[in-house]
Amino acid sequence: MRLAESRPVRMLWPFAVAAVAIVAGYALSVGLDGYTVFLAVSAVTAAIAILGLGIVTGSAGMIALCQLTFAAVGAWIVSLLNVLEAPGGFVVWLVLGGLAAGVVGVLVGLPALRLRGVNLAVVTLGFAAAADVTLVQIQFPGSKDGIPIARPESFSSDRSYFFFSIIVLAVCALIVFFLQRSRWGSSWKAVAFSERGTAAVGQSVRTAKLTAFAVSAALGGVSGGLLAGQVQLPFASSFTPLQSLALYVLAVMSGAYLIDMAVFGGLLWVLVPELLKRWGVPQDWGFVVFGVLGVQALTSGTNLGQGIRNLWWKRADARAAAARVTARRDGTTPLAEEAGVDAAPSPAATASSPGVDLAADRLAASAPPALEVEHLTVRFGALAALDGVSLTVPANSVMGLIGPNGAGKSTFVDAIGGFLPNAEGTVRLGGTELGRRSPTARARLGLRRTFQQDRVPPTLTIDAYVRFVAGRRVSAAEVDDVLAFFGCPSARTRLTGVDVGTRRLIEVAGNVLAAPKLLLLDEPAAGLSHEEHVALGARLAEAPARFGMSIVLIEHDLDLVRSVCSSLTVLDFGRVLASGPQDEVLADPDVIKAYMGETEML
Ligand SMILES: Nc1ncnc2c1ncn2[C@@H]1O[C@H](COP(=O)(O)OP(=O)(O)OP(=O)(O)O)[C@@H](O)[C@H]1O
Repeated sequence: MRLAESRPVRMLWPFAVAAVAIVAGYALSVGLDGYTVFLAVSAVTAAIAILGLGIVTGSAGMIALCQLTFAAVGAWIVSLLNVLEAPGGFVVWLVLGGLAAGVVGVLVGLPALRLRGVNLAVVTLGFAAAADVTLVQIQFPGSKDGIPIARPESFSSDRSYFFFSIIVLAVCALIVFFLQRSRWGSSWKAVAFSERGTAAVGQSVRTAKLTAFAVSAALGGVSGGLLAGQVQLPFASSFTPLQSLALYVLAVMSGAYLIDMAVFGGLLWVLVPELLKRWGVPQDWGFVVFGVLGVQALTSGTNLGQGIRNLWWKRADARAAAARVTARRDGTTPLAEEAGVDAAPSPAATASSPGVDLAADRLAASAPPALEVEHLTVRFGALAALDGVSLTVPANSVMGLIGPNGAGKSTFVDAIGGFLPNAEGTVRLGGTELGRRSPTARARLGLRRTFQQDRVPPTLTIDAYVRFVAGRRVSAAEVDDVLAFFGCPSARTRLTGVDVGTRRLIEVAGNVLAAPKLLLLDEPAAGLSHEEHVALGARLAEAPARFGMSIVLIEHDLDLVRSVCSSLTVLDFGRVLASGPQDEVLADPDVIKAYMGETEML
């Protein structure tokens, strides 16, 4: 392992960067002229607000057009506590301002649980407009009497206040850095890509959205509080909906979920109007410039920060590939490493892995069936997609679920997974009746599923993704073991560069890491080559004993089904045509007739 990838270095480097930024901030606070210092504080406050926007829009993919309203909440609370001469001083007021804005963020985020896209944009913009009107009426506490906000004692001059604002920015950036790498951060990226995919791994979509709104708004509140300390008498004109819109455009254009780009956005926020002023152009034209940059970003489908990173990664990958070729020519690199794929270890080689112990324990117990389904019925209008389906999946087994197109296989997975609330019938997982439990609750009970469509968020690394899906603490060795078992690329790989077929394998690996009681696989081999089909089949056949779980495999490839499944259930027009040991089911004349139409094909 390279030094840069070791845990201490990975933990410490953000603090080192923050320390360097603080030292640079101090040098600038001493060296810059008074006017530039004022502008610099404005850039810092804007950067913190944009950092927050990066979470809600960049990471979690929701349109929020009221970031400066959250800033106004922070400024208002700081002004109020200043007038009340509340204990703790400015730093405490700033934190309280951020917390208050976070609470307001949760309230504004509530509609986001139901609304998406333009509708959510309209709601947040409407909120910004309403807050603007209210603010003009009620004004900031102390503004009518001209009571200036008391800055922190040691940072009362403009220069030292700039230094203080840099410290606040560094702290906010560190918090965002670690949040982005936490389960919350992964949940934001997951929910932006697929809400169903997020719920299916046991992560509440509601929590993911509301935490994104709360953290984003709290950062907005801190930014507003800081601005209040800068101007000392804040006014509503600093927090208009138009400015919120411009800030949103800057966040989208720069790629504000990347911390450096949020800082860059803050600089642009100040630089563009300042340059226009120097060139004798009205500063309001700055909004037009931001608008043009935003349109460019939206039409190109990427943003500045991501574009630069993609270019960098491409060149780094090319350099690494060239180095591997050279090493291979010199005879120093094994083939598997060259391909960037860890070779799957043989079962014998991995016999002492944690998964095997787990399996042995589970096998030893006389476990109830992994899944018992009785009279499961799902209707879409007049169509009964599932009509009284009953089946049992024994513990530690692989059951194949097959049937012609439209037979009801995916509907079965959706219904068992809790995605179809109108489903009737009884479903028991490991003896526990699931009743009306949500998909998230079912996933937490040990029911996992994969999807026919790609639900793997490309913005994560494989490591972050599989840990998120696992939903429990897993060691690096466990992650590497499961990835290697399914022939996936190494944990460090970014998912952006991974093809769809391999992403399906990674989805399977992540769900296996969750140690579920039952895993429903909906055509996991789609997009894989023939060799990969065969390899996946061998691993799935081994998985129950190795990981102590049961699998329901939906697959059209009968060779794969034959090689993996001990039992089969055949669906046709939403009914069970046959169910039992593989040989018996495949020899059933009704199955042959309905499923394939020709005896020879079975
Ligand atoms: N949301 C829906 N609304 C209405 N009809 C639906 C819906 N989802 C599925 N169906 C219908 O239910 C039936 C079963 O569909 P389902 O997708 O479960 O079949 P399947 O066996 O998974 O097919 P395939 O092998 O093509 O994936 C089909 O007739 C389908 O058109």
